[in-house]
Amino acid sequence: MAKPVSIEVWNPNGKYRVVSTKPMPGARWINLLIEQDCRVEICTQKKTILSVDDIIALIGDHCDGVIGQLTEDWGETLFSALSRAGGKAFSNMAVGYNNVDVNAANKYGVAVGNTPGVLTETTAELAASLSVAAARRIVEADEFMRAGLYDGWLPHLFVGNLLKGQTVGVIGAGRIGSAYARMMVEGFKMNLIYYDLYQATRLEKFVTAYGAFLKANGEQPVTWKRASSMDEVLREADVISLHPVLDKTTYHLINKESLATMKKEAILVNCSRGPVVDEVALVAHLKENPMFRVGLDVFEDEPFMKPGLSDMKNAIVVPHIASASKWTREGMATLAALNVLGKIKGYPIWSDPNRVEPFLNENAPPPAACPSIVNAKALGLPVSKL
Ligand SMILES: NC(=O)c1ccc[n+]([C@@H]2O[C@H](COP(=O)([O-])OP(=O)(O)OC[C@H]3O[C@@H](n4cnc5c(N)ncnc54)[C@H](O)[C@@H]3O)[C@@H](O)[C@H]2O)c1
Ligand SMILES: O=C(O)[C@H](O)CO
Repeated sequence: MAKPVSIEVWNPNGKYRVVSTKPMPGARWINLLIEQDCRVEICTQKKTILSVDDIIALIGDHCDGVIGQLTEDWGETLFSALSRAGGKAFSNMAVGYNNVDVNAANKYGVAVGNTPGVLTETTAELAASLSVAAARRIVEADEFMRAGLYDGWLPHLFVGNLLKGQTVGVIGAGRIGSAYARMMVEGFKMNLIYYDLYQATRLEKFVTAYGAFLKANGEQPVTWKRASSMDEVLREADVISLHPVLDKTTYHLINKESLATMKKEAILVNCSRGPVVDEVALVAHLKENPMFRVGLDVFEDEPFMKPGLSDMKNAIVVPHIASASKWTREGMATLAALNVLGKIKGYPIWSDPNRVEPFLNENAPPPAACPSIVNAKALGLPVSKL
């Protein structure tokens, strides 16, 4: 068994034992736990991805709750270990929880938390950055400069695409997809086409109102369309950004066939989860279509890239940093800690997991509720009246 050796302990005499599998940004999350009589143990082992055995060792014989990471495999083995140790709560420090077997958690009566909302704008901003960087070939141009190759302005040097007036396509227009769509529509005056299982009413209203505003000011109005199929988005959009959850319905949503449907000079951005894209098919497509560009924050076999991807000039790759702003990461840590704390203290579940601001206000104590528990219904947990 690979036993984690290095642990930092806060408030050693606290009544409840809460384990965090990683150090997390900020101090508020630690203080909030300590103030409520928790002993906080943080694994500081220099190993990026902890194994199931590592985490079993961390849980030990007695543990009330765990704050974990999206790189960890939270299935039957860990939930049974946590339950044996008396644990009631687990929270991912992430909104996506495809690394968690929620059915296994239900079986052991463990509440599973996530951290929606606090990362919406930060993640959308990275998707927008990748879109612009790909359209204007910023990374290629930067490498060219650093290599000392620039010897004067040229009419053809790093010519890219103008976004204004083009169509942005969003697949998965939930919190992040809608925020990204608004940025691209408002910032670059792009038209919108989106595909989601549900209607994005607020997004549609926003684009309608912005289009009317532009028209009233003598500018070309922007438009929106809800596509009836994903293929419609792939055929029509110039820039396509992926923002669905990862589940059985979205695994390899983008594959050889769907790539072939896209425009030859399209831009594809992925800030959702790696397996939404068949990365082998993507590498082949990038090779055959040099004008097709991608911006990727996530990869099918993280931390690895499929062979050939890193050689492609038409690919921008960054290491899963879409939510990496200071405010957001500190907020994610706070929400994850409050999910675990809330369950330990027997608090009810916050009624609207999208409205997390009251938990993030540094100047006031957080509400006595768990901000976001994804299996609240299955466990029959009471909902807060606040
Ligand atoms: N790269 C990062 O660092 C990063 C950061 C935050 C979130 N994410 C990922 O982004 C995902 C979305 O986050 P969110 O907060 O916007 O979630 P959300 O639940 O608000 O949005 C997801 C949307 O996907 C839609 N959807 C589900 N299945 C679909 C399908 N088959 N086709 C089309 N749409 C479908 C849903 O209806 C929903 O509107 C997370 O689950 C996570 O995996 C990644
Ligand atoms: O799902 C998430 O929250 C991200 O992947 C990390 O912020």
